[in-house]
Amino acid sequence: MKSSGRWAKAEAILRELEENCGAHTAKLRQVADAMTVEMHAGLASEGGSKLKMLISYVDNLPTGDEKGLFYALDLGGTNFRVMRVQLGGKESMIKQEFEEVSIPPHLMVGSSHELFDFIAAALAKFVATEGEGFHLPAGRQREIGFTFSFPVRQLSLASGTLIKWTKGFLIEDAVGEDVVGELTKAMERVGLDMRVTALVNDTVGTLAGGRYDNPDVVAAVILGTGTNAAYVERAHAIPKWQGLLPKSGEMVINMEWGNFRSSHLPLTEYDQSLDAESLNPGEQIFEKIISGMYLGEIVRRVLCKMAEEADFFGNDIPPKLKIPFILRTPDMSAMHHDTSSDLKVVGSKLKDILEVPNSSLKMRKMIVELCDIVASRGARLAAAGILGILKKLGRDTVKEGEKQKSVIALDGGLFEHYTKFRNCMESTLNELLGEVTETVIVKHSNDGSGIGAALLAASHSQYLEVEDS
Ligand SMILES: Nc1ncnc2c1ncn2[C@@H]1O[C@H](COP(=O)(O)OP(=O)(O)O)[C@@H](O)[C@H]1O
Ligand SMILES: O=P(O)(O)OC[C@H]1O[C@@H](O)[C@H](O)[C@@H](O)[C@@H]1O
Repeated sequence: MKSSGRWAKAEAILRELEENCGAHTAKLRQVADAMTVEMHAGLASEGGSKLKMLISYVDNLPTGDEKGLFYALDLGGTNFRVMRVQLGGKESMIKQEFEEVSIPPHLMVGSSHELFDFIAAALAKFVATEGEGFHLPAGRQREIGFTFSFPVRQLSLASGTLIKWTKGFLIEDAVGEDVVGELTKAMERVGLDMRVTALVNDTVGTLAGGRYDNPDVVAAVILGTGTNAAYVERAHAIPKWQGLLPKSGEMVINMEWGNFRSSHLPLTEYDQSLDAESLNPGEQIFEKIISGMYLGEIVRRVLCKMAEEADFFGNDIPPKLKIPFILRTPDMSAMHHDTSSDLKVVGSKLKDILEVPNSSLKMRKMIVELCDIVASRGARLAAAGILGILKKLGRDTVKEGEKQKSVIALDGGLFEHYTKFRNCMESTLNELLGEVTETVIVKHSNDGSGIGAALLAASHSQYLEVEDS
């Protein structure tokens, strides 16, 4: 009896979660409509919406004719990448080399000085390995496209102040500072004579990189440690824009959609407690129920409740289960994708990570179902967000007889590696778009932000006017 009571309670917790995570089509359409409304509000005035709708100052996406040697730095939520690209214009392939460095966790919560010194040192080391096939005309400074995956209020294409930290970062003395200024000072401290000619968010870099391959790219979405989106807006549709209207008539907007919030979002008690205990309570709610930093943590929190209230792991609660973020999304993904008949991957994850030596097949099946509920909600909400952008652009419908193609460039480790998440997102988008779906293409733009940042650095190089004259 006791055992069956246990199972019934565990089952009830799972059913309640499924109910509260429910994101059926009608709700997704409400979320998409709310996203569109917030996009308008964020473009109308500063602070007009939770969506910051940041002006990127990218009003001309690279043509692909850019030439020369450029560097790109990409500071993301988990990794830091240094890259060099030899652009040869359209007629010759891009040559590129890069190195990826994990960001030491202590630097995410240290000082601005320490973080930027770490970045400058890694860059100096990488520049020192510049070899065959990469060349810079004599007397020129090496130029950098700086991809910075956090909300920045741009003052120009090559400068901007940090609005706030997100994900796992919290470095108080950097908030409000110009991130290009911080990097430039750190480069001077290591004697590195380089110049940042473009500062872009990774979604803007991905959009630029995606457009390089495909002129129909209209938006970019990142599903990585965090999540965000950028898209090409018509300059006259930005009431808060005080500057001269760009002659291109276009402006790339960094939505910072991770901060989206709506009463239509299916939130649970686990989301509330995760948010309350996070580094940024009350912020980035959309991101906290979708992105890679958080999905595994949501699963952990549900398992904690099942352990406490249904003795899911027996009479004692595994001590490891109480450690926040011990269950990472890659581990959740591995369990979710377990195709073995005895779910041995689930068993080994429980043993290796939570030190649960034995688990029944019934337990393992419930855990796979738990992963599916949490991942599906995130995937379906990401699809709703994309629908919201398409609605804002009037591309969620196709006028009679009109040819239209809308490519969405996607990148980020969650999208790239979590197959079931990606498939669920793409099938949901198809379901939401109906017959319009054949005009919308989701394209994986692998490391688009690195190439994109280098291209933007090239198209705003200090040496451009010399060549023109
Ligand atoms: N195998 C995987 N399955 C699911 N998610 C993954 C996997 N590998 C990485 N991720 C997610 O991708 C994130 C890294 O995304 P990435 O775009 O590579 O870096 P960043 O977020 O630093 O830009 C990790 O935080 C993790 O949440
Ligand atoms: O590439 P990452 O680290 O997953 O970042 C994605 C997004 O993460 C969000 O937290 C940031 O506010 C965005 O600026 C960023 O684009």
